[in-house]
Formats: sequence, structure tokens, C-alpha cells
Amino acid sequence: MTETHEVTEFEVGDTLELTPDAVAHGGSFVARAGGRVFFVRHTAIGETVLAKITGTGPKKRFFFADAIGVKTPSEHRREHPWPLADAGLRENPVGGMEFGHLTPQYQRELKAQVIREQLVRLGKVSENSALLKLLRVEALEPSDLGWRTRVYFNVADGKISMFRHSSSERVQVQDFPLADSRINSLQLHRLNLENIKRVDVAVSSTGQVLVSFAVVAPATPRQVADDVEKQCEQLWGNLKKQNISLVFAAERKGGRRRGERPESAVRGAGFTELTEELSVGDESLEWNVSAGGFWQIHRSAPEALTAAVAEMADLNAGETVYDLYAGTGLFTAVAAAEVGGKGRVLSVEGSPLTSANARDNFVSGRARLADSKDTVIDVVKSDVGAHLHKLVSQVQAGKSPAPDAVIMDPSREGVGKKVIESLTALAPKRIVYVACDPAALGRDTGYLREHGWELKDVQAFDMYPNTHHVETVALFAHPE
Ligand SMILES: C[S@@+](CC[C@H](N)C(=O)[O-])C[C@H]1O[C@@H](n2cnc3c(N)ncnc32)[C@H](O)[C@@H]1O
Repeated sequence: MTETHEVTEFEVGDTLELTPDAVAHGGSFVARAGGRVFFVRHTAIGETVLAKITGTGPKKRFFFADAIGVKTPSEHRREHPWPLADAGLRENPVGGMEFGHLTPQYQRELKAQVIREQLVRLGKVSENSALLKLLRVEALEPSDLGWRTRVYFNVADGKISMFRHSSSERVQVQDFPLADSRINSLQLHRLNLENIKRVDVAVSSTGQVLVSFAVVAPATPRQVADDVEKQCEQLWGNLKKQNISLVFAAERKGGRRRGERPESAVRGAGFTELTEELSVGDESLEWNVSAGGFWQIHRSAPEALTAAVAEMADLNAGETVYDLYAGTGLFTAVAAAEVGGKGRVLSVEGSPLTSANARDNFVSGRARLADSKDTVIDVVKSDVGAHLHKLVSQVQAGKSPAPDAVIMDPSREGVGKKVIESLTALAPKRIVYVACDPAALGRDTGYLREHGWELKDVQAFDMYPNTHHVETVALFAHPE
């Protein structure tokens, strides 16, 4: 017998009462009403809200909605730390702090639920697995604010601004509570930024501040630089003494023509790269990172992630390691010290700028410890999939050493099927997967399991407090 359910027709703009019963990947919550599924933002599991429908899925099979009023609040609610991002105070709040209305501990519980759900649903890991039952998302620091060392602002009417949640509408801002206090203390909102489209600010662990301005044509970086530098000096005093550098570059629109040299201007302290540092015992590792090059954005991420990766990779002296999606070489440096002078590390990164940073960091020796002084480190600028494809035949022909372990830390889209096929052919003993998107990790876990790999360990870190994002580190190996 077929059961029939009455289905209510809904339209964008309708309001209705909803009580979510689960958290979804992406920061919304799942609720059901009138035979339909709703993905509701700015709420929590178990609370009843008045929600307004903001969009629909294909054939109106599901709907997107925003909570616009709370009828029965969750016990996990708190006052949002940033009124501009508080959906309780305004419709269409500023984005970037979509979990701010929830206590940090509850945010971490939700993130753990999302990781578990993606690993079970897409990765086909058993929901009864002890690894998933024991999974907790660890806080990196006591405070859930002030952790971002990299922030960008758009410019609207000459003033720094940020986008409303899922919108291209910009709102002028005075500060950003997730930003490191050194960024907020610059009071960038006091600058008049005519002819500037975007401002990127980065502070390093060594106390440098790099402010990059994207200049809109027909104005040129040099035309804009003197005026902005003057304003910055009035606001912050002598830039060299303050260790602040200003970089002005033409806004990049659809890439540049071959051979075209971008005009740029540098003012203040004059550096265009930041030096990042990580203490390791009595020594320290250093990496130079260009403006626009990749570095982990949470202040404590390098320490937490290198510890988790080193523990899971469990490297031995003399081993060969691949560090894929290697950035400026954070994990390459740690792996090189573990495998020592008789080992080797292959560091593959696709961005020309970031890969050039990595090369320089290892050639100069700044990212080497005494133990890795003589380690062979090959820095390759390439797409990971394309390079692994080439390596499979080289390794099989005995022209290149097979990897004992692979570390991979892709961008949000994950690694995909082809990379996993190549890795399976290369047959490392361990694969450590650092994932910033639980859905991509879930999907890739499914592919890895299809190729005989087993999930052996999983740890998660709250590297993005007050947002729905989370970082997961997973270990895969073949069954014993
Ligand atoms: C999340 S970052 C990780 C960087 C590094 N592991 C770290 O912790 O500093 C991912 C890096 O992968 C690079 N990347 C993304 N897709 C790539 C691809 N298909 N091939 C090579 N590199 C890629 C990006 O440029 C970025 O530097």
C-alpha cells in the first residue's frame, strides 16, 4: 500500500514556524513541515523559530529559510558577540559569524555531528565505529574571538565593508571580532579608500603587519599609494617603527595577459612577505609567505595541525614522504625533520606564488631544523593530480622512490577520485588527510574505502570558531 502525505505549497517570502531536528553541512539546520524539508539558518536543534523562506531547491523539493524570530529558544543560545552579524537584531546580517548566537561548546558539538554524518553518509563508515563515537572537536584557544591572522574587507563608498550573509550587498564595518587584536587596532574604518576595491590584512607570528590594497583602474597603485600612506601614518605613526608594510597592486580581473608586468607600489616598512615562526623544542622553523600566498588563518593552527599530522604520519628516519597541496611547506618542514638526513620529502603545490615561497623557504634553510639540514626536499609546482599521474609510472619503473607516507591538505573541493587512484597505485603505508570541508572528506573517504583503505584515526579542531567551518585530520591505512 502506498502511503500518501499531504504536501503544502510554499513560496519564497512565506513565514512559518519550524523546529529543526538536526544540523546540516554548511551551517543550516534541518526542519520538516507540510511534507517539505527546510534548511534554516541562524537557529539551533530543538528550538522553535518563526522562519522566512528565502529560496527553494529544484522543483521546490526543499526550501531555504532564515529564522527571523525565536519562539522557544535553545538552551545553547547566547548573546551574539557582534551585533552586525546577529540575525536576532536584523534581517540579512553580515556574514562570517553565522554560529555566533550559539555557545562555543555547542558550536563544537554541532561540528562533530556534521563530521560524523558526512563520514557515515558519504564515507560509509559505520555509525557504530568507536572512532566516530569518540570524536570531539577540540578548541584551539580559550577565546573564540580574535583568532584570525588573515582578514579581507571590501570597500564601499571609500570605507571598509563586509558582505551580508549570502549576498553581494556590502555593509560598512568598524571592526571584525574574529580578527586578531592587532588588525582591529589599526582602525581601518578611519581610512578614506578612494579607488580601492579590497583591503587584505595579515599579521604574522613575528609581529609584522602587511596591508594589501587592490587598486581599481584607471587609478594606478602609485597614484593611490602616497595619499593612503599619509593617512596611515597619521593614524598609526611611523610605519617602519610599527613594522607595518603597505602593498598596492592593480585589481586582478580575469588574470593578466602573458608577459604583462603588474605595476605595484610598496610603502611603509617595505616588506612584501611575512615571516611565520613555529617553535620546535629549542629550535624554531620559519617560513616566508608572500602577500596573497597561503598560510593557515587561525593563530594556533600551525601548532595544532603539525602535532596531529606528525602523530598520525608516525614517520621514521629515512622514509620518503609526499606532502601534497603543500602551501609554503608547513607540513613539509615537520616531515623533513622526522625523516632526517637519509629521508626525502616531495612538496607539491599548485600556486606559483606559494610554491616559490616553499622553494625559497627550504633552499634558504629557514624552514629546516638541525635534523632536516640534509633532508632531500623536492619542491614541485604542479597540479597534484597531474604530478601523481606522472609519478605512478616513475615509481613503478623504479626511477623514483615509493612514498612511505602521504600527507594531503587540499582546498575545500577535496582530492577526488583520480588522486585516490594514483595514491592507491603508489601504495604508501599511511595517508594523513587534513580536510577543511567535512563533505569533501566524507566523499573522499568513500573513494578511499572503495580502494581498500580504512579510516584508522580522526581528530577535529575548531579552527574557525563562530562559523560553521571545522578542520578534520584523518588517518587512512590498509587493514592489518
Ligand atoms: C588548505 S591549503 C594547505 C597548505 C599547507 N598544507 C598549509 O597548511 O599551509 C591548500 C593548498 O593547496 C593548493 N592547491 C589547491 N588545489 C591544488 C591542486 N589541484 N594542485 C596543487 N595544489 C593545489 C592551494 O594553492 C593551497 O596552497
